[in-house]
Formats: sequence, structure tokens, C-alpha cells
Amino acid sequence: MKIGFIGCGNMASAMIGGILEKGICSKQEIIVSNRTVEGNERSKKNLGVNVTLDNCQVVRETKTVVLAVKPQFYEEVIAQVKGLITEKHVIISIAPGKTLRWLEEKFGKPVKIVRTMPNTPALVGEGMTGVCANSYVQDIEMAGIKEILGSFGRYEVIPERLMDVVVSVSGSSPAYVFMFIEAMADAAVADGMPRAQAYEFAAQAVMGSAKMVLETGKHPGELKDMVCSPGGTTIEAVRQLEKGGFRSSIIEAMKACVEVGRKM
Ligand SMILES: NC(=O)C1=CN([C@@H]2O[C@H](COP(=O)(O)OP(=O)(O)OC[C@H]3O[C@@H](n4cnc5c(N)ncnc54)[C@H](O)[C@@H]3O)[C@@H](O)[C@H]2O)C=CC1
Ligand SMILES: O=C(O)[C@@H]1CCC=N1
Repeated sequence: MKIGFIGCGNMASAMIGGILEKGICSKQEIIVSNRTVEGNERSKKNLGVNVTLDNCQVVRETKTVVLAVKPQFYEEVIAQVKGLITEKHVIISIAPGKTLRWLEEKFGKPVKIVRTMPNTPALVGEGMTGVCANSYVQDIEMAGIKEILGSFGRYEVIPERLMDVVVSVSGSSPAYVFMFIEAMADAAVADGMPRAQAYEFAAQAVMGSAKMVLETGKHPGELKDMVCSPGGTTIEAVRQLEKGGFRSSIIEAMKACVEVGRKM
């Protein structure tokens, strides 16, 4: 399988890292385009893939093309390459806010489009991707796309109306989780733990807790209660978090995230 990426920044690099790790395709079977020579040098050095400055070359050489530029450049890039898109191509969008309908309109002809929302943990094979497709994408093609998405983590086929929610709950959420880990480590450092050790303790606690949610099937509240001993340390921390509006702060942040995505 050959895969092309138009734009190779943070998200494309994470996806390619996962794809190469799982051996879905080799470095020689991936081609990426960047806007600058420096970008291409970075992609070549970090990922070892083929590089070009010509977005059209990506479309000519591959049938599976990921549009991995920022949303504001989608229109410009689609205008550049649309003349080269055939019925054999499958276009994968990873941008928030760009609906299948919007994408179809910009291509201006029947084009197979898969809309996804991945996240950067793809880099370590622990990504989470929401995915939906337009009616031109056949089952066999969707199976190939699922294989790619599955190579760097989990994926769920979802109705398109939920895609903006996926942006906030998994596309953007690694940023909030990293802030949480950083804040926990800051507190541990404040109480005397060396910084590197603090990151390890905090990150492993987050990973283990996430695994418990995914693997036990228990309600997160029940898992929380299992940690809170009567009159103990944890319930005091929980009390302080509630006082600081912990849950509400996350909910409001995510609602803002969804709103911005919807307007893109
Ligand atoms: N960073 C993240 O965590 C996530 C990002 N996304 C989406 O992925 C897309 C890419 O985002 P990032 O990788 O974070 O951005 P980025 O800025 O790291 O990478 C974008 C890349 O596109 C290249 N580029 C810009 N204009 C170009 C053009 N005309 N032709 C070819 N290459 C061009 C740039 O050189 C850059 O390397 C965006 O649509 C973003 O919303 C989706 C999920 C998560
Ligand atoms: O911040 C952004 O717009 C992109 C979309 C999801 C994660 N990063």
C-alpha cells in the first residue's frame, strides 16, 4: 500500500510513526509534501520517507492521500490537486470543521472522501480516531482505511454529526491531559520529588487509570470511589478539585473547543 501526505507536521508525523511501527507500509511507500525545503529535510531526517515540494506529485504517486495541512489551507490545496483526482483515489481529511459536504463541494466532482479526526498519541500506537466516509467510498476501500487507522491506535466509525465532539474529546484532549500531567508533576516537584521522576509517576498514573476505564468496564465514578478511603488523603484532594471547579472547567473548555471546530 502506498500512502501520501500533503503536509507533514505534527499530526502527519504521528500517523506515519504509527504506520511505520506496525509495518503497514515501508518508508519507501510513503511520500509527503511540505511547503518548504526545511520541512522536507525534517520529514526525511525524522521519518525517512520520500519527500517533495510538489503536492501534485503526492496525488500522482499514491491513491490514498491524507490532507494533513491546517484547515485554513485546505481550500488552496484542494484547488491545486483536484484535477488529478481519479475514481481510484481515496482522500482522507484530518481537519476539524471541514464537513464531507464542504469537501465534496471544493473538489467539485464525485470524489471518495473519508473524514477522520485522529490525535497525536498515534505516534506511540495509542491514537484514537473518529471516522466517517461519503457514499462513494466502497467497503473494500474503507477496510483499507481502517487498517491504516488501526495501525496507530483505536478507531470508531461514527455519524458525521459527532465529529466536532470527537475533536474535543480526543483530537484536542491530549493537550489537556498533558497539562494535567504537568500540573501534577509541578505539585510533586513542589513537594520535593525530582522533575523526571515526577513526570514518570504522573504519566504512569494517568495511563494506568485510562487502562482501567477501558479494560474493567467499570464506571469512572466507581473507580474513583475505590481510591477514596474514608477520612483519607484522596477524598481531601477530590474536595479541593471540586472547590476549584475541576469538572466544570473541563466541560466548559470542551464546549468551547466544539464551538470553535464547528465554525472552521
Ligand atoms: N496536531 C494535532 O494534535 C491534530 C491536528 N489535526 C489536524 O491535522 C492537520 C495538520 O495539523 P498539524 O500537523 O498539527 O499542523 P502542522 O502545522 O504541524 O503541520 C502542517 C504541515 O503542513 C505543511 N503545509 C502547509 N501548507 C502547505 C501546502 N500548501 N502544501 C503542502 N504542505 C503544506 C507545513 O509545512 C506543515 O509541515 C490540521 O488540519 C489539524 O487541525 C487533527 C487532529 C489532531
Ligand atoms: O487544535 C487544533 O485545531 C487541532 C484539531 C485537533 C487537535 N488539534
